[in-house]
Amino acid sequence: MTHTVTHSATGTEPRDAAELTDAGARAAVLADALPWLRQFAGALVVVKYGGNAMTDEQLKRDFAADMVFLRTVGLRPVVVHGGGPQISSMLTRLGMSGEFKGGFRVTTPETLDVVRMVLVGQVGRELVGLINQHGPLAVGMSGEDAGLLTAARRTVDVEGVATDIGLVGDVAHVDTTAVVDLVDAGRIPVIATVAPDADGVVHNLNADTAAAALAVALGAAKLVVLTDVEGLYADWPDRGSLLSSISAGALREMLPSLEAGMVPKMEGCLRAVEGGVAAAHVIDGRVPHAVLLEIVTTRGIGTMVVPDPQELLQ
Ligand SMILES: Nc1ncnc2c1ncn2[C@@H]1O[C@H](COP(=O)(O)OP(=O)(O)O)[C@@H](O)[C@H]1O
Ligand SMILES: CC(=O)N[C@@H](CCC(=O)OP(=O)(O)O)C(=O)O
Repeated sequence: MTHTVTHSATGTEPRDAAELTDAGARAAVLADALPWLRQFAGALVVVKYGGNAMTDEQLKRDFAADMVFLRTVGLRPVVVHGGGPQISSMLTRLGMSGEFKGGFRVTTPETLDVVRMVLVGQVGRELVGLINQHGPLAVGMSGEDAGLLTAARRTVDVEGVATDIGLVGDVAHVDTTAVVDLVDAGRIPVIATVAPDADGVVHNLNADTAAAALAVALGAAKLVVLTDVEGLYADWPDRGSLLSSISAGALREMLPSLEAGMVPKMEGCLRAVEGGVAAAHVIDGRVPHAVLLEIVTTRGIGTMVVPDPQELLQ
């Protein structure tokens, strides 16, 4: 095979055509990003990083770099993290049992201590550390800080019966002041989803639920949810039934038929678009740089939830 030899920008190393093709492809990716970077310049984006998408160390590093990338090119990312699998493994290490009902963890006061320790002290700290390897950008906080989230104890639907599952909350109130202050100062808030109720009793909040409430309260342009599947399947587990987009109305109808983990996730996406967020995306966090693919490329990935047409007209 013959290669056309040319010279690098420094004029020192010879380059061949294959290298130039590669460089061309990279330049094309950058050029492709331009309209999206313009569209989302200054936009606040809530990114929910699920515990199931945190399996691999390199993936976590890539995620952290992506948040720094978004912030560097002028978006305003706010990270809300989960940590369900990490909580479960700590409960196992401590010899404690764990149980989920309707997609939510049954939370006794003893379980809550572990949830809080793992989310705030372990998962949140690790993400803050990874982002801050790029500079002093990330600030970790939980719903307990500066009155960010107020919880209200909730029941969950178990086979049509509203069931109490302990110290599990929904979001009753969001005070965005501290997050807005941080974002305006150029920081990246990294939020763990435990929060006190009106009496100061700390509750465990599902991270999808909390991310959606934050996206609405912050007037986010997008909610992006990273998980461990390609997106929402109409007919799970039929891999041919992946939905690239779904309207709020169609999702509302589908919700009762969804299984466990997908319930809070899709309920959150629905609440977000009903609350004025223009789009909520469920994407595969196992794909390196999934967030960048979604936000700054033409490709877009996963499932996009969009408001009903009449909501757009209001
Ligand atoms: N209709 C569906 N579409 C996609 N995934 C589904 C569906 N129904 C159930 N699932 C399951 O939901 C899981 C995602 O929820 P969950 O495990 O709670 O994720 P995370 O930790 O990211 O919040 C998927 O891995 C899949 O096994
Ligand atoms: C009430 C409830 O279920 N809380 C979740 C909070 C963490 C979470 O949501 O983590 P993922 O996003 O990784 O699933 C839990 O205890 O597992």
